[in-house]
Amino acid sequence: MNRLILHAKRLLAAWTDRPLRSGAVVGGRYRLDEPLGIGSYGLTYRATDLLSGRPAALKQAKPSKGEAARELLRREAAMLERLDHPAIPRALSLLEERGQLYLASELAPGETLEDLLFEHGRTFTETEALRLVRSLADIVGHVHDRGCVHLDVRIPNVMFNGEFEAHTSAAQVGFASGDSEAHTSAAQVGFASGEFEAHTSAAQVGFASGEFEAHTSAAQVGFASGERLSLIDFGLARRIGEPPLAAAPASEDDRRNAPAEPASDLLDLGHLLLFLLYSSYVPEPGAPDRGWEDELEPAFDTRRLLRRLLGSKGPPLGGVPELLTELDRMLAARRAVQVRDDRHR
Ligand SMILES: Nc1ncnc2c1ncn2[C@@H]1O[C@H](COP(=O)(O)OP(=O)(O)OP(=O)(O)O)[C@@H](O)[C@H]1O
Repeated sequence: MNRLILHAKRLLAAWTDRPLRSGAVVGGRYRLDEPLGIGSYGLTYRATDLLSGRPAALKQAKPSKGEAARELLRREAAMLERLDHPAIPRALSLLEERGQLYLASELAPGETLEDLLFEHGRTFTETEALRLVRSLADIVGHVHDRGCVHLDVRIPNVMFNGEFEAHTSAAQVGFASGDSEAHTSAAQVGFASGEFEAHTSAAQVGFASGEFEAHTSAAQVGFASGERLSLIDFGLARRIGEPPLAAAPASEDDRRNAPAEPASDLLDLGHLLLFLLYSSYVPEPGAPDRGWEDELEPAFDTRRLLRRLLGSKGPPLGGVPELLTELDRMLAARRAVQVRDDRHR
């Protein structure tokens, strides 16, 4: 009997949460183009902002989750409002229509690192992986500087945009365009400049709710074309030290209950680095699991950094600034070796 009720409840939730039809216009402004995904608390669509003609991401609070989903969406909007970084999509509007709550934000171009690795079979060398994590750490550093933690820095939440082929090296898509340049400013890891012109400033598009303050135009920050990484999905983000949200049941998602400390994001960056390094690992058929240190055989400094990020050995990193210093040192050492090798060629 219980199973029957559960089944009926699931069916009802699936019906309640069915995506809106493509072509529908929300708030007189956002035309839905296609569903992008259904998360635990939201349905996200690729949309077109009819006011600007720009692409947008529109997230609808999942109807079956009621006020909890609405509360989380409001919080996500408030979180985005605190941030102002070219590699973080800006909130455009928080709007309500026919009892449904929606958050519109800029659409980050490209595809997720998850799709890049698993669908396109993109591989990363150790240096490329370190460069990418360096760029991402810059973005995460901004989140921390604003007193927040993302708490979900994972490959499905990092968008990568570049004209890559399945096995092109990162250098060709912009990560390596002269390392010193590539790693200087956080601004350089944002969208393609073309994308940004498209988004102009939030002030120009205006916020429906009037809750948001205008952000500086991303275009003002300046970009190196080719550097295209962005961090999305601030659905779990919290202020540093903030307790887990009451709206999210403790049992539902461990991440929602993670300590709201920068260390949580550093741990995620460590796991993300591992994912990137594993992209080049080809296991021996039938070989037993030997653990990442033996399987990947990373360089000494990479191994040391990973141990610190993952909290397995060595002093934990003090924060993103220390991570950036470490990565810069490691990348500089690799550049020096590269220069030396080039000379001897
Ligand atoms: N601003 C954005 N730009 C581009 N794509 C986005 C944006 N926001 C979300 N997406 C895409 O939409 C899909 C759904 O994202 P969303 O964050 O709503 O849910 P989720 O990550 O699937 O689930 P959960 O919220 O439970 O983690 C993802 O594939 C994501 O890549």
